[in-house]
Amino acid sequence: MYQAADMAVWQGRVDAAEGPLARRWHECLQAFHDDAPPGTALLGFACHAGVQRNHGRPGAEEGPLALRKALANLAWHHEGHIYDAGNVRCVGDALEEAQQELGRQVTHLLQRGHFPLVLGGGHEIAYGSFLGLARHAELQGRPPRIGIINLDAHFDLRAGERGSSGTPFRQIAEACAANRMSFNYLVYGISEPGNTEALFHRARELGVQWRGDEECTRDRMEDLLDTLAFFADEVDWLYLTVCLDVLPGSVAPGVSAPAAYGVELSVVEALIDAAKATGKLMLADIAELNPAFDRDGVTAKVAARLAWRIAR
Ligand SMILES: N=CN[C@@H](CCC(=O)O)C(=O)O
Ligand SMILES: [Mn+2]
Ligand SMILES: [Mn+2]
Repeated sequence: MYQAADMAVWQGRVDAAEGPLARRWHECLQAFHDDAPPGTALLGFACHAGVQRNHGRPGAEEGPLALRKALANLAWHHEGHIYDAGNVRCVGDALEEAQQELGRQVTHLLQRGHFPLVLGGGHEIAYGSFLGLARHAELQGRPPRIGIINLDAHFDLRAGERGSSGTPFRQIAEACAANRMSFNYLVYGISEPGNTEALFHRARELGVQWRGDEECTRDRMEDLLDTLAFFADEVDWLYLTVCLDVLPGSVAPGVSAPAAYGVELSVVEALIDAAKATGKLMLADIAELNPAFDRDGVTAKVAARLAWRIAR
């Protein structure tokens, strides 16, 4: 179900005496409308049905609201327009409908020249986001090669008849095969104890590229960035998806499955910057923020910092 933006959420400190350079996000955010000039469009995906189906800890449906509240007071250092394009809300267990609706909304934003930044929501967000980008590609009449960069402790390539937060990239791989599109998937932060041998097998079968959490360190940054550059060279468009459990559980406790090890924030930010610098980034989302398990709002703050960085 789609809900228009609630602009009352965008409140915060006003440094009026400092002039226009002292503006914060809540002062720059506009409600999205169809004639809005191209900009970054925030779209919430208020859903944890996929997390529940995946036997995780529910609460991520409150993620978009917590993320907006954490973003509201951040300093505005950006150029261009920023919009709140509302929420797609999952009703009960109607995950497939919510993912289809998310896809429709993402396509709508892309068709009008915007950069959609989708705020989750469980990682089931990825299937809906990708559907929206793939449909946009189809409407362009020139199916481009799409590369997916996932920052995540997990492959999310699980099998099973019903979709969940553990299956989105397997579902995307199947959708690509059905539409004669190549499946280009690169994951940074894979935890070996957090993924079964079956998932490593599936990743190999599908030609997935990955780097483990122990490899995603500052002293290996050159390799990490080279890998990203080679990957980006082979595709036309990039879709960046950030699962907050890629970060150490001490940095991001407010998720369904906090990481025992995790990738440090500076490495995550460097990868985001590199994805942006390719000039091919069409779409991004931030998944798994679960305010019910957050501590003092720190995970929301980290998620907001990443959204702040991705926005352009
Ligand atoms: N989106 C999260 N997916 C993970 C969750 C792992 C866990 O709950 O421990 C997965 O299915 O592998
Ligand atoms: Mn994960
Ligand atoms: Mn994930």
